Amino acid sequence: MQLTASTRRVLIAGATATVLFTGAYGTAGAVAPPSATPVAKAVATGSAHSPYARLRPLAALSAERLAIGDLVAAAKWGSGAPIDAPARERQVLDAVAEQARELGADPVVTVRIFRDQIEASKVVQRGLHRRWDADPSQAPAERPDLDEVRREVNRLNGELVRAIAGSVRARYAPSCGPVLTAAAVRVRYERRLDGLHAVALARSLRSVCG
Ligand SMILES: O=C(O)C(=O)C[C@]1(C(=O)O)C=C[C@@H](O)C=C1
Repeated sequence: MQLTASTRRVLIAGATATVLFTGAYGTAGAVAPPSATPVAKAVATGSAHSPYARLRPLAALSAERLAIGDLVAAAKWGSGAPIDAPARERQVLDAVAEQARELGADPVVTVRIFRDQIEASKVVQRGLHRRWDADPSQAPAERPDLDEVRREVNRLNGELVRAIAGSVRARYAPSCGPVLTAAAVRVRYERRLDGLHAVALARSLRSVCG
């Protein structure tokens, strides 16, 4: 059966979300699918050029971007600033498309991946605002400056664009889904992500595999 690229992406995204939730690939420190499969090889190889080495930065940087989403949520909390900021989204997407062009990378794919990054940040922001509404004692005591936080987001966006540009082969390889999932699970455990951030991480990576 032939699957279209978008169907494949949806299937991979579903698998990533499931594994991130259930930890079906194992636990901290020992995340690997069954050995002797091509995917196990792709995950296990220590080469800096292995698919795992290329895709892992995407998972790690996405988790980092979500952590900054916590700061964005704190900056907006009680300030009246809406979570959805379409003008800022346009700015982000235009900037990453331009950076991708400068690197000789695909701006369309880069923008597609960043749309997911932005949606994932909103998942975190909405989740935290709900949490803080329900229990104000968990709400941040201080409000970070939104412009400063956005400068940090810009810096990270640049790193992500480079990671996207450097992972073309790994993203279009048949092993991309499982390898990316293994990387995301690893990152989840290393960063001790809670359910909200694990869901958001899966959301952020939905379009990574070609
Ligand atoms: O900068 C903001 O206001 C954010 O909420 C961050 C962000 C993003 O992920 O870049 C997410 C949602 C907004 O619609 C715009 C941008």
